[in-house]
Amino acid sequence: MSKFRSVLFAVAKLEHFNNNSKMTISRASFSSIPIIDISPLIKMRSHPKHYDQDDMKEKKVVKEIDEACRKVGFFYVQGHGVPFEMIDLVRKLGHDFFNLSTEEKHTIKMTQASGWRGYQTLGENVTKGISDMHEAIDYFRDCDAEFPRLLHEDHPLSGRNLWPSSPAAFQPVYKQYLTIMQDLGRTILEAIGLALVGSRDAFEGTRAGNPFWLLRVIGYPPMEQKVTEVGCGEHTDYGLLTLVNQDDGIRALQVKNEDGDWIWADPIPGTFVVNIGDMLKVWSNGEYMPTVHRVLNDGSKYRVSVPYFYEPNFDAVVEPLDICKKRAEGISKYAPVVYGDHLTNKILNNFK
Ligand SMILES: NC(=[NH2+])NCCC[C@H](N)C(=O)O
Ligand SMILES: O=C(O)CCC(=O)C(=O)O
Ligand SMILES: [Fe+2]
Repeated sequence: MSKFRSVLFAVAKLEHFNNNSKMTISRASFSSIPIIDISPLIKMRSHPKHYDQDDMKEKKVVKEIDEACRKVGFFYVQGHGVPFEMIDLVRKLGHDFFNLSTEEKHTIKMTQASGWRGYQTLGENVTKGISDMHEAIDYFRDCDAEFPRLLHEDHPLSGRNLWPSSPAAFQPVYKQYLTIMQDLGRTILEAIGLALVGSRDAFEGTRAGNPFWLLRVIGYPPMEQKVTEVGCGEHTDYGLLTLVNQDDGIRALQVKNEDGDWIWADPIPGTFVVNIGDMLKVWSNGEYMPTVHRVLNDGSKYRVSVPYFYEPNFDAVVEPLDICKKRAEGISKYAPVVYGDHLTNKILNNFK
């Protein structure tokens, strides 16, 4: 089939998709994680005045993302436009920070008073009651002028982000990175809006127009064969989209398929591993399911990963979208949940 015809074919299938075949795509036992070149989405964002050909390319990417969300819940993105130097620098600064003395790291120690933001030492974070073999710095969206009063002083997550003074470039680089990643998160979510609802603005406004975010800088010491200890225990992510920037050359992130097999999400230089969170499960009424994953750094190298979490509005009431309910014969599979409450419950259970 010629390239042109295969695109047409893909578009025709996408159209068909929007009618009734959506629920038939099964999640049965994927054995690999798709790689999606999202450059058509990036191009569309920077050149809103586009041509038919660009539309077709965008539709193709939307379909790829839709299939990945239905079948796997995970995919790699390339062609995202984030400079490789930036991606690498962010992890390098993470390594530099974790290489500091315990004393220095504790100058930005996470406490209840910091709203659970800041540095946590090895084993402090727990998943299902078991200590995770990682150290980390957690950042959440600041309570700034655009984001007032939701986190009033007595809210458990209210507090200030803690920035290390060393390495000196850490704070400025990470702040720039946060802006870039917010943009990328929004771009991917627009494609998901097109896939699920046929509208790129489906999640704007009260849903995720003023998105909350989390960023974790995580360091995993090498466990060398100690298979009893886990870098991060199995879990799903809490919000909409996670974009993981992971060290090259170290396999550690694993994704669970329907058979219960663990599939490695090997690092692919210059890509982000993207996965969907609990809130997309609810909004899509289960058409997209968040996939369980864990981290097992059983090699011999120290690993850094930096997941960025693109989330709903903190106060968004998340409930199955009408169109998704309709595709499920009107059945709503999940009760409404306020995103900020879901997050707060999770965070408060992350520490002993
Ligand atoms: N914000 C996160 N995704 N943290 C990683 C998940 C592991 C966390 N300890 C949990 O129990 O859920
Ligand atoms: O380190 C990774 O690759 C992923 C970490 C993770 O799953 C998380 O922080 O939610
Ligand atoms: Fe995760």
